[in-house]
Amino acid sequence: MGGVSSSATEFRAGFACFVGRPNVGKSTLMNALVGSKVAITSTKPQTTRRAIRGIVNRPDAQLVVVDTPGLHRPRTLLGERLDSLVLSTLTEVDVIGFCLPADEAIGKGDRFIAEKLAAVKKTPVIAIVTKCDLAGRERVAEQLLAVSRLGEFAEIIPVSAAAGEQLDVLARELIARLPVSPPLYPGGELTDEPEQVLVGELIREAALEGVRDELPHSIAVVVEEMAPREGRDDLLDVYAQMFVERPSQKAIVIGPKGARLKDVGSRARAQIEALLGTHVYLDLRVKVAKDWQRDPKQLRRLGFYD
Ligand SMILES: Nc1nc2c(ncn2[C@@H]2O[C@H](COP(=O)(O)OP(=O)(O)OP(=O)(O)O)[C@@H](O)[C@H]2O)c(=O)[nH]1
Repeated sequence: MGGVSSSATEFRAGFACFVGRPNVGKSTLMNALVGSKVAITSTKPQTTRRAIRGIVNRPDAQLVVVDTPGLHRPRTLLGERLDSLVLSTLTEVDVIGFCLPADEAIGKGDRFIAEKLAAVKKTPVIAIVTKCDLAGRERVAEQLLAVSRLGEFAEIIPVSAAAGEQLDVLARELIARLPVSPPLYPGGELTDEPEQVLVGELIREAALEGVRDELPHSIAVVVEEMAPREGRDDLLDVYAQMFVERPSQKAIVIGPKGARLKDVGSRARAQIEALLGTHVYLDLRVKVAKDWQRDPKQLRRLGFYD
């Protein structure tokens, strides 16, 4: 627990990331800490595929939160790439938050992650028992005990992102483990993720709505271009391509007479307009990129770098 006790007047700044099985509430927690919607949340696992940063600015500290994808056993090449991304993130941050939901028993997946974390010796790990609003007091107490048996943690903190409970305690403990440093991102921006990536995530989220069971991980979105319309300062043209793996999936995404795609486009457009505060014209096309999840060249094109 090095670096916890020191003068309260010193400014601290650094990086934190959250790990945990899919669906344990990492994105929701990050959004609650940052106080604005930055990552994309969903009721289905593995929607977060990129390290999206949110920044918590305080008078005495700046905490840069790197939201990592769910750490899981690799199944496809995409899975392996996600995991190597996660592992390299773990060694680069100042503190790790390991999320375990209060309302589910600790399982194989949690133990797998606990083992990985034990190997990352240099970074302190704070265990976070999430979704405490879904469990009674007794259940939360049992979970805290179970978590304490799972590994060596700097702290174990129960929180509820939904109810806004204990978020200040969590932020304090995360910040206490950051190095003394001036702000890393002056100016207080909430996110350093390029706008195009966020826009792509919003489109993907809209496209997944209603077809998650049919196409769980088969949709990728690339925003090719974003530019203000010539002669207009209130309209942004966005050109995006949605990739699916098979022609049958293309048919699902487009829907009868294009109705579904039209709906996806108008929902995504509303979200993008809300994010960027300008009118948006969205040109959205669907392409088949055969088995993109398994093809290294396609993965690079779609933004999953080595
Ligand atoms: N009741 C309750 N639900 C929560 C809380 N936090 C998250 N959830 C719900 O749990 C589900 C998963 O939350 P996410 O934040 O997307 O989980 P994640 O761990 O980021 O998931 P991946 O991106 O798949 O790794 C969503 O339906 C959330 O609304 C909480 O504190 N209380």
